[in-house]
Amino acid sequence: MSEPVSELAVRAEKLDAADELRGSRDAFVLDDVTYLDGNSLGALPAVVPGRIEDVVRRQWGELRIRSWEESGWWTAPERIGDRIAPLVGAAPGQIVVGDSTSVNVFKALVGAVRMAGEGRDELLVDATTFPTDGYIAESAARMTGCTLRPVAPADVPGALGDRTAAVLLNHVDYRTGRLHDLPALTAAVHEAGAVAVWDLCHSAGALPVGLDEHGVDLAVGCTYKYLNGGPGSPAYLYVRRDVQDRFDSPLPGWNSHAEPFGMRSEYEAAPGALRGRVGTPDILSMLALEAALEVWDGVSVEAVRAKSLALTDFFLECVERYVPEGGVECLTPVAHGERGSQIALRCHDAGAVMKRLIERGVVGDFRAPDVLRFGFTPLYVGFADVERAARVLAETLA
Ligand SMILES: Cc1ncc(COP(=O)(O)O)c(C=O)c1O
Ligand SMILES: Nc1c(O)cccc1C(=O)C[C@H](N)C(=O)O
Repeated sequence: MSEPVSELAVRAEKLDAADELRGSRDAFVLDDVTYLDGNSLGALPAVVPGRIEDVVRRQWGELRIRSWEESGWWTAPERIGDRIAPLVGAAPGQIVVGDSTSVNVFKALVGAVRMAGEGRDELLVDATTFPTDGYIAESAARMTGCTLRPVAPADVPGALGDRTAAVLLNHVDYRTGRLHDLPALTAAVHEAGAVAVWDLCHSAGALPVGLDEHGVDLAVGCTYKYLNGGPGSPAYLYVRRDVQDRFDSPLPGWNSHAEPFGMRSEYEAAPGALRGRVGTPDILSMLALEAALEVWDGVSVEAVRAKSLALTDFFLECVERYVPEGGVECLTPVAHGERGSQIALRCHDAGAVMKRLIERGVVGDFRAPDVLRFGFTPLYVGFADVERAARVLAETLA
């Protein structure tokens, strides 16, 4: 603790005053807690409770069955998909919202193997992946007769071959916060003639993704982290326009039928991204998400990314100045091009340390065995939060 506390606190105040996104915080329900866990569950946007009240009391309570049409319930998955699209660099008509990320990983992976065609019987999966993706990849491989190979993202180019059907990668590592090189890895996958599937859970809403620009084939992501959709809010599936005709969903429910109300016994897939739908959408969660996405009106992902990097840079600086040497080890890359919107610090007895931090009003989370995670959601986290978090961390470790 070589510097006086106030110097960084004064800088934080100046940075907050100059922050063009500072007004966005008012769009959320927040208290005095320093909330650095938006990479697990985003905070509540203030517009949501009123909207849900209307959906329940008027749309459901009064309009009842008419709401499927009159309140736009039936088309909500594609409408909300189009609202998410610009946040991940996609043109309209390529994203449907629904189901969990886990279920969409399944649809995307089996769909990818079916798309890859004859003679390709190997599936590569990010060896450092969030567990659910790995479990589902293992099952998808078994079901499609593929061999599953876990590979670290950086080693993917060397592992690709003419038998590779598809590759499942995470854009940002959930544990370390490392940002993987989506453009280069997607290009390498395509060079090998395989299908690229990305999990955007930890990047969508935190940084530009550029799905269309980089030619990603299929992508999935959750909406309860940086998109603030609420606990268990529905996930989404992106199917690039020019592969949509070849997307053969392993879960062809009636909602993805070309003529759902024709009640035909033969399945015929709907055109476009709609074929990613399955069954009746979870309307209450879905419309909570739709309301939550209004906080993005007039906000650019580029501005969010710039603030995210400034927040994480400042956090690293505060930690370095406040925490005695050797107290923590940073697992997140320092290079901007390799950093998502979280900082992961390894330390002794991390579970107990995070418990004490939470008791003192600094909420991050603990990931076994020894990682403290701090997520920075630029729409509602400010520089004073960052300074406070690092200061309380230092006091907690002392
Ligand atoms: C990268 C990643 N994929 C998938 C999931 C989980 O998906 P689901 O919403 O199906 O639980 C998470 C977090 O829960 C995640 O971090
Ligand atoms: N989805 C979660 C849940 O239902 C309960 C607790 C945490 C979560 C998470 O989202 C965890 C998160 N994906 C992670 O990166 O660890």
